[in-house]
Amino acid sequence: MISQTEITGLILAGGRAQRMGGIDKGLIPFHHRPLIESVIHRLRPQVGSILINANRNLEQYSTYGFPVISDDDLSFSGPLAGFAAGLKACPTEYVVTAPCDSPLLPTNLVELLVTKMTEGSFDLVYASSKDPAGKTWAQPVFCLMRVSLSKSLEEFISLGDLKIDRWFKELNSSTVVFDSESAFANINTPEELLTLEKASS
Ligand SMILES: Nc1nc2c(ncn2[C@@H]2O[C@H](COP(=O)(O)OP(=O)(O)OP(=O)(O)O)[C@@H](O)[C@H]2O)c(=O)[nH]1
Repeated sequence: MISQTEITGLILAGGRAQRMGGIDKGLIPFHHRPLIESVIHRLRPQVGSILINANRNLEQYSTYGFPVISDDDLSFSGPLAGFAAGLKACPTEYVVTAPCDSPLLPTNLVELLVTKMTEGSFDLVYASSKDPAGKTWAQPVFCLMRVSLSKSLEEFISLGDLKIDRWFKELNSSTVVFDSESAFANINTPEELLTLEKASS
């Protein structure tokens, strides 16, 4: 079994947040606190250590007391660039990723991903959610992986591909379907921010 101390939580806060008007999403107030604080609150008890991946406002992110790392290439190439930076900086054997804009993330995220990874000896396991109609949706930015995948990801990116699902398909990977869809609710726009604040008050 993989122990909690072997897992680093990588919080992805490196996006451009264009749909939010370009404001750094991790730092927008959600219930009067920067959004990233809700993610830290839910993820911290599930892992041995935390890394924050951000490309702006590094000083502000560093006030949480965790290492802050930026993408190698600041061209905002998408979450895989954040994965790559996190895998390189990760001090443990495993990393679990979570975006900074999903404040209700499952409190059993790591537990269920670890169980699946151990059962199938997978190198990467990502979350999926089920909507009320029973359809499943991949949630690829919630993902547990072996840090040894760093080289594979570097090679994949060097070929010019930035699509998460295409990288996953190259790997010994699997998914876990979580019952709760609402736990993966994410905030992309000011309207979604208000809606989720109301729904979670
Ligand atoms: N490191 C890094 N993370 C990114 C990048 N783009 C998106 N992300 C992260 O990936 C997750 C999902 O991002 P999106 O909401 O699709 O993109 P976004 O840039 O945050 O927002 P939009 O510009 O509105 O699409 C979030 O946690 C982002 O912080 C990037 O270029 N670098």
